[in-house]
Amino acid sequence: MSLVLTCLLDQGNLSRDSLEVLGAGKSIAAELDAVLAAAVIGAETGAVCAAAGEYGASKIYSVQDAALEQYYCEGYLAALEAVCRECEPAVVLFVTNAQGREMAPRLAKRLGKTALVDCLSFNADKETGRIVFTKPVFGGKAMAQVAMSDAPAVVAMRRRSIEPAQPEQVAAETIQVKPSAIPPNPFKLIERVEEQTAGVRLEDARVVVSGGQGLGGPENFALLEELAGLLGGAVGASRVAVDSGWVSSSKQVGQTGKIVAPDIYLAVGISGACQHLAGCSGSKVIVAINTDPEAPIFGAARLGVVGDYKEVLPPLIEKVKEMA
Ligand SMILES: Cc1cc2nc3c(=O)[nH]c(=O)nc-3n(C[C@H](O)[C@H](O)[C@H](O)COP(=O)(O)OP(=O)(O)OC[C@H]3O[C@@H](n4cnc5c(N)ncnc54)[C@H](O)[C@@H]3O)c2cc1C
Repeated sequence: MSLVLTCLLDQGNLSRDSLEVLGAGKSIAAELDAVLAAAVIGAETGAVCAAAGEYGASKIYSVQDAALEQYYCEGYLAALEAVCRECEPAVVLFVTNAQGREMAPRLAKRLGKTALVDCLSFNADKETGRIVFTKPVFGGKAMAQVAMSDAPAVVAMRRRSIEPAQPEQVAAETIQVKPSAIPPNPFKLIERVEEQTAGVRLEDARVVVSGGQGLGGPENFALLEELAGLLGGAVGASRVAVDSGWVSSSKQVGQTGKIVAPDIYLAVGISGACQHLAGCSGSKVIVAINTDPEAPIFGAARLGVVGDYKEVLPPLIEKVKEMA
């Protein structure tokens, strides 16, 4: 029976990213009648192995070594390569976070395969065993559908584009894998600094309210903050708004900013340049407010209002308050 290997790179607790990898792996394994497996790497893997079993992984490949206490690419790659050679998976899954971006192509190269990163969805065909992945290309202007003919398909799914796995305890078997050599960690972790954000993080938000040059100034982001707060969401921005010094660069969405995939992405006074769409085209629904009916953002939006945001947002905020 074929095997779908999810790569869980956490120490201690399963992160939301790992739950999404497991969620994707579970759907693919169900479609293909395959075994859902997990690779767990660290100095002490017991807790993550147990958690993987509680979320549906029935085969857990653990690589435990003191050198692997902190993530570093070369060491984790050696561990994952050993797991792949041991279990010969049909699919290896990551999430497109910093580690997934770093590891997926390198792992594929070591296995003599190709990696596919930033996929938004997939379609598995039980009959043929073929999985077709959908991913944005040309800066989000088009979607490509790609089927990998060679096993394993090494794939990274875009963060927040996949529903996280729900708890489902299965009888899990844990297999200890010993790589022939793990290169030493050349890095020393001196300090870990968590980004301080009031409210929901942009990357985690189910609703993102983003503003662009059309807002006309930093003071007008207050309306976006208010709406985002009411909806339990976060505020994002175009690069022009960031470059103008209106908001911090941590809010930038796009090719050179953050990639988000919320349920609702509200683009206010944003033209919809391909570099901006590259960061939000994975959103489930894009809503645009723009005075220019020809603005490219309307080509990407499911819902659009042609109008001045100063007239559109206040009544929208009042309506949301009424419904709260
Ligand atoms: C290499 C490279 C990387 C880049 N990376 C990024 C990136 O990561 N993210 C990013 O965003 N951009 C990026 N850009 C810049 C990108 O090309 C655009 O210049 C930028 O996205 C435009 O920002 P904007 O939509 O806010 O401004 P504009 O294009 O100026 O659009 C403003 C919009 O506001 C509308 N408007 C005006 N007044 C109102 C009003 N009162 N009410 C409603 N609407 C109004 C206008 O009709 C217009 O459509 C990059 C560019 C390059 C070359």
